[in-house]
Amino acid sequence: MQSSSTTADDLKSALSASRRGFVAVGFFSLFINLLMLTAPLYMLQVYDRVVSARSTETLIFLTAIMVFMFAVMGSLEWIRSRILVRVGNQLDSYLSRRTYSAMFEMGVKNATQRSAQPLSDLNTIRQFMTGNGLFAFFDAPWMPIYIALLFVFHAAYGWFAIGAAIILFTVAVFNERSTRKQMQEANSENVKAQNLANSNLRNSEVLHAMGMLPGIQQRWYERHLSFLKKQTLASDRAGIFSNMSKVLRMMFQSLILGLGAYFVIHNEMSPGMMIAGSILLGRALAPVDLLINTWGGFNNARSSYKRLNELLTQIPSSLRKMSLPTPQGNVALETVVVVPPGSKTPALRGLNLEVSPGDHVGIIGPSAAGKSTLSRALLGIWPTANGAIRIDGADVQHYNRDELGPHVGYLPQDIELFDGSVSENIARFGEVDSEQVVRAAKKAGVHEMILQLPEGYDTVIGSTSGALSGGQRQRIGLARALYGHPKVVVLDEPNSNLDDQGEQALALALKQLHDEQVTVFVVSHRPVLLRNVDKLLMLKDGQVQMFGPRDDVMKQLAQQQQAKSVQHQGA
Ligand SMILES: Nc1ncnc2c1ncn2[C@@H]1O[C@H](COP(=O)(O)OP(=O)(O)OP(=O)(O)O)[C@@H](O)[C@H]1O
Repeated sequence: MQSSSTTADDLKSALSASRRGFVAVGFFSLFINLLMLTAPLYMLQVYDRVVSARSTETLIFLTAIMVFMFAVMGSLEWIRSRILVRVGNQLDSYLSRRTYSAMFEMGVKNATQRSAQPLSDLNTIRQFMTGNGLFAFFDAPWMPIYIALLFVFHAAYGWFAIGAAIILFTVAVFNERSTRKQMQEANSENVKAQNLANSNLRNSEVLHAMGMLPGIQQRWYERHLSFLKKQTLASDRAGIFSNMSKVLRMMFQSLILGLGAYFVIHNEMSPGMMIAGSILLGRALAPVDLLINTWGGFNNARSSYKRLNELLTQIPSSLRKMSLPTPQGNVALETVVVVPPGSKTPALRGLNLEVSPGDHVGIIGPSAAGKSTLSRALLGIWPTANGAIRIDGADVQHYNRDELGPHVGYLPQDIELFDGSVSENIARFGEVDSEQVVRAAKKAGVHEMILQLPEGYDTVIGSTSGALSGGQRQRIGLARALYGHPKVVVLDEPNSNLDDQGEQALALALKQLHDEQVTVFVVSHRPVLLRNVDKLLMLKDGQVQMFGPRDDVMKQLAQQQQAKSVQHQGA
């Protein structure tokens, strides 16, 4: 679990923590750019000294120096790339776990925002930072130095370079202006299309069974087409500018050569300077060219940065709370109002009740009464909009999740098992304590069934399907809920997939929990599970309709039923 402090600007802080790496890259860029002068200087010397003096020794000497310089430059470039890759890894180590937990929390808070996009956004940022595109930003500051050198050759050369740079910068600015919006829109359409495809994949069996694929595919395809259209538009425009910049750069290099030739004819410049000037101009303009060509990547990284920043700002990393003592299982609801994430209407409206340690509470009520909402709220999965849910007097939101986790058990309606072995799933992906795993499995009445699996407790199961039936998954989910020594257990329709035998096993598990003084909330309508509960809570429209000892509530329900049937007969 992360324990870093709460800052809205985690992304910025992580980038500034990588500052040292960037400074090192800048330092290496300095020498690399100095060494870039090797080629023009070599040409200058070869043309002006070697050729005119016809000296082979000088040629060999100069060539040896030149080869050495290029070897040094190659090594420096290699080191610079390695540093950048490490800066990227450092950024990843600062942010990947933070991003993972923020993405996770966002998924819990808002089911419509469940997506692994933040991780790919972090990847995009890291890749851009370690890619060639970034060198444009490091090499650009050298442009004035190259131009200054051209002024040394001839003032006209200098002015020509300034003119060429201004023209190329103008192209770069036009490129940015005309592609930015389209690229951002294309990027966001692509994210939407991918999220849609992912969510469809999760429900592939339903789609297949009812032949829903064409309709659903069409929906995805429309999104995809919209992305493609916007990307095509942006790429077309970017293509114009990147080609224009490439052609202009080559043309400027030839033009400056022509200009040099003119000065050579009029004895204002040496032939060496003419050639070296052309190369220098190429070097000076290269970063602008690179900038235009990598602008797409820069834009993607910028969109990813914006999205990730939004997520990290919305979900600040939580400060570690003070550790609270192990709960004993007293649960109190104080005027609890819960609004499901993404909804505006409360699903629980002012619930007040208290449950003593070891009490078993059966939760009943019609559909949409708020039973599952209460299950989620009891464990602090969904926050209360008003009031509080207290476990042993402390607001459930005030516990550190990793500290409360081992003391609670939860079996949701949609049983979610994860990729891993049966024992890892039961042990909640912590350290597998075989004794405890077997104990939980036996308690859930699933030990024998697990032994029948091909690899027993080591059988690998998948998150969505795999070697298990619905009932088996539910019973393993129950074993997971009972793993360790939970003090509060919430079971939301734990028998929905169970046969008679499974139900009996569950009833037995509940009896054991009763003996162990574990507080249990069980959502169910099945008499076999409600037979031994201490209290019954009847919910309707998000409110308590009845709450009290099981027999009293049952009696009231029977009376109501009787009154209704009398009314019916009278009508
Ligand atoms: N994820 C959600 N987003 C928005 N509203 C929700 C969400 N989950 C539940 N609700 C709303 O909250 C209310 C209570 O739903 P809940 O699932 O708690 O009922 P329930 O009693 O468990 O129903 P059932 O027996 O059918 O499972 C419903 O009106 C439902 O529309």
